[in-house]
Amino acid sequence: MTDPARAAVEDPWPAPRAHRPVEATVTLPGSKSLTNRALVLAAVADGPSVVRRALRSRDTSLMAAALTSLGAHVDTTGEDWRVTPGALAGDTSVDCGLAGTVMRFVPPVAGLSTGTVSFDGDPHMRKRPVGQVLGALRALGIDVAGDALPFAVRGTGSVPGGTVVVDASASSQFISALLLAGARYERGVDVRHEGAPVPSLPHIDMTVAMLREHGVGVDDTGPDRWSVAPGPVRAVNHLIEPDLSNAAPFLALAAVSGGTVTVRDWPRHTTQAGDALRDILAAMGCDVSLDDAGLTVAGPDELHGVDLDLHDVGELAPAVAALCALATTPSHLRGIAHIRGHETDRLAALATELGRLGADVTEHPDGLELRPAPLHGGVFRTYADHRMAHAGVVVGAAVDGVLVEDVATTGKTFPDFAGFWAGLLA
Ligand SMILES: O=C(O)C1=C[C@@H](OP(=O)(O)O)[C@@H](O)[C@H](O)C1
Ligand SMILES: C=C(OP(=O)(O)O)C(=O)O
Repeated sequence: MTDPARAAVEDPWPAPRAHRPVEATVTLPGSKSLTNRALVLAAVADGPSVVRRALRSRDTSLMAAALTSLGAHVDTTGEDWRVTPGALAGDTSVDCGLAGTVMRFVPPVAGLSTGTVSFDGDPHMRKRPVGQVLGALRALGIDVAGDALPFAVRGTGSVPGGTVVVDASASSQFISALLLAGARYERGVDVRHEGAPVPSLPHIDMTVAMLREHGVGVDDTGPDRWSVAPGPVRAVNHLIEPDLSNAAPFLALAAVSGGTVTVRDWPRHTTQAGDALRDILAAMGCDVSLDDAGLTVAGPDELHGVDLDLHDVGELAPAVAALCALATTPSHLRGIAHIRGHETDRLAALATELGRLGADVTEHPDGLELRPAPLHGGVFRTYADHRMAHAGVVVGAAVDGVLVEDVATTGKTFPDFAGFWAGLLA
């Protein structure tokens, strides 16, 4: 599927400079993680529902298309997406693009269908890990051919379910995937993790919280163990919060320009991992406040480096690394070996591309060290990774002559990111 959210922009894109402190209040598009969970739950629910203020981007369009091809109907014409569950028929194909949530969350739903569902995606998607999910689905009684993309799930209309052990040290999405459809399996699902610590735990908490909103019984009291009771998934309307992880470059703009940026509708309580930006930016010297206007970040005179374990919030690493490259003291970002399996090997990509612009970076197996160094212009390559583009534009706001390659790749989770960004710096 071509990318409808891919805006036509100059490539490489001259990242606009912030020549003065940026003062802005922004309304950001909805959360990818919340939208794609809401769509999956709506598709396996016991009646129609509405996903209000759904994110319209490549990842969510691919999810809507996948669920529609399985037999649910997702009407994406308005701002509020209407989902009507239907008989899950199978004998179809699913394009995962580069969306981890589509490649991991849809196969457990396909197991409930009555036909063969073939999965494939972008070239790099064939390298992203999914074997643990597919092995778990086999153990739960589903016929699955393959251990990586392309693979096929052959549904028989019902899934025995039961107990399964997975190693989710490469991605929290392995656990979320098994939980989201698990209530529809005959014996539910009881998932245990065995291996190095699971990354991105807030994302599993988000899955559990949303399942409970749908009336599903989930026991997550034991360490590394999650049990979903069999039963109906109640149809529930969701209102999607703004994507707090995608707020990172906008808040970073305040940090690097010494300006003030407010993100409207920042929730007081949220399951989104991106909420950690409040503490991260405060640790870097920003003034951070949350009130009825939203989350406001005021940049400091001098940005401090940080020593942070980002294991729970790895998706923030690219924007944070860009800030660290511009900081006046050294930084160490740790605990993020798993982001080598994201849209690209993000540790290698960040070390290479920040390094090409003059940053003093050391790549470690599980993180990055950055020391203060004068940066200069040049082409910042993005490897089809929306968050690499975010890192590039943040550096470009502070450094003359940064050209961001394929900035349109941001359409994965943000429609017309470049236009929106340029508007703030005009
Ligand atoms: O479940 C989700 O919505 C996500 C989980 C995380 O994945 P990993 O656990 O693979 O880091 C996160 O990085 C990704 O952007 C979204
Ligand atoms: C890791 C990410 O995406 P995905 O959902 O494709 O895993 C991300 O958005 O940072």
